[in-house]
Amino acid sequence: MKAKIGIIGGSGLYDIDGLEGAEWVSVESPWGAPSDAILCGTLNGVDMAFLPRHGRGHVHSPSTVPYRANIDALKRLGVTDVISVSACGSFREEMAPGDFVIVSDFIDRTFAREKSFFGTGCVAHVSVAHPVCARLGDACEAAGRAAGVTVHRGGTYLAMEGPQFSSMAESKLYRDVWGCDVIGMTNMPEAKLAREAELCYASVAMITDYDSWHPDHGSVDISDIIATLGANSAAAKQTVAGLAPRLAGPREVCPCGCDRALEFAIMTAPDARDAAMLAKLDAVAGRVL
Ligand SMILES: CSC[C@H]1O[C@H](OP(=O)(O)O)[C@H](O)[C@@H]1O
Ligand SMILES: Nc1ncnc2[nH]cnc12
Repeated sequence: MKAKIGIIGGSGLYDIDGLEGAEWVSVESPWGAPSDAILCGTLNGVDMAFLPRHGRGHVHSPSTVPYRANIDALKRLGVTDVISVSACGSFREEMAPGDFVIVSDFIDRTFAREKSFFGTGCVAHVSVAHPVCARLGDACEAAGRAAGVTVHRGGTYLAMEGPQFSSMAESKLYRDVWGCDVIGMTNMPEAKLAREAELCYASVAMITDYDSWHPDHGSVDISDIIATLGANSAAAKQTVAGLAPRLAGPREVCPCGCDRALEFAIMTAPDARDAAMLAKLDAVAGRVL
């Protein structure tokens, strides 16, 4: 199988450079409209599909990003590997603004979002014990370092609902008690949905601030975030470009098992499944239905 790389660009990343045959493609999904059209093309012979998570012009808030439609649309386009590039706050002194963290785990504190493709009529339970793909993480780490960025391999990302930033008490709780490393508002339920859709998923967290815990940095401030995002944008685009050669070549079965997540996950008996639900699941779960 050939790889097709899907990039979900977060705050400050609304397109990517250098795609050959670049074209914005509108994809229809039974899960609603995706955040935007998807920029498709090739980079070093590798098929790429770029989706701005908040839409061009930053239309969708973290709570209203159509996460299910986005993952479904990428799968419908034939994407095999999804890489998120996101802005985040840091809970660690050594993870400084401008650095990238290759996320290794999540704590999901979001509560106002649809979190599954499955439900009444077709129930499934996938494992997210290891929510990111180490194979994709390797490629992100190497591409980030080659772009000259300080890259930290591994870190727990606290996904909060937002859109307001955390209070100082919350910031200290996540840092001191829960041991989180970075905080953002969007990687959940995105990572869970990618797993349900049997897509490999990795997250490059671009640090923009120290949230609100750091005694020397005061409270997180959106104008500082925007300035850091602007300064990081070239490195982010270079990192994305560096993924193509690292993920080129035949796409083997994923050693982490991401692409077989649904193998034994569906609980609803075949004769009890809802036909309308199955129709919606054609792209996400067609392999096992
Ligand atoms: C612009 S600051 C807050 C906003 O930025 C991050 O978005 P994304 O993850 O899509 O880069 C963060 O999660 C918040 O949604
Ligand atoms: N401190 C922070 N909290 C939540 N999301 C963020 N995105 C960027 N910085 C953030």
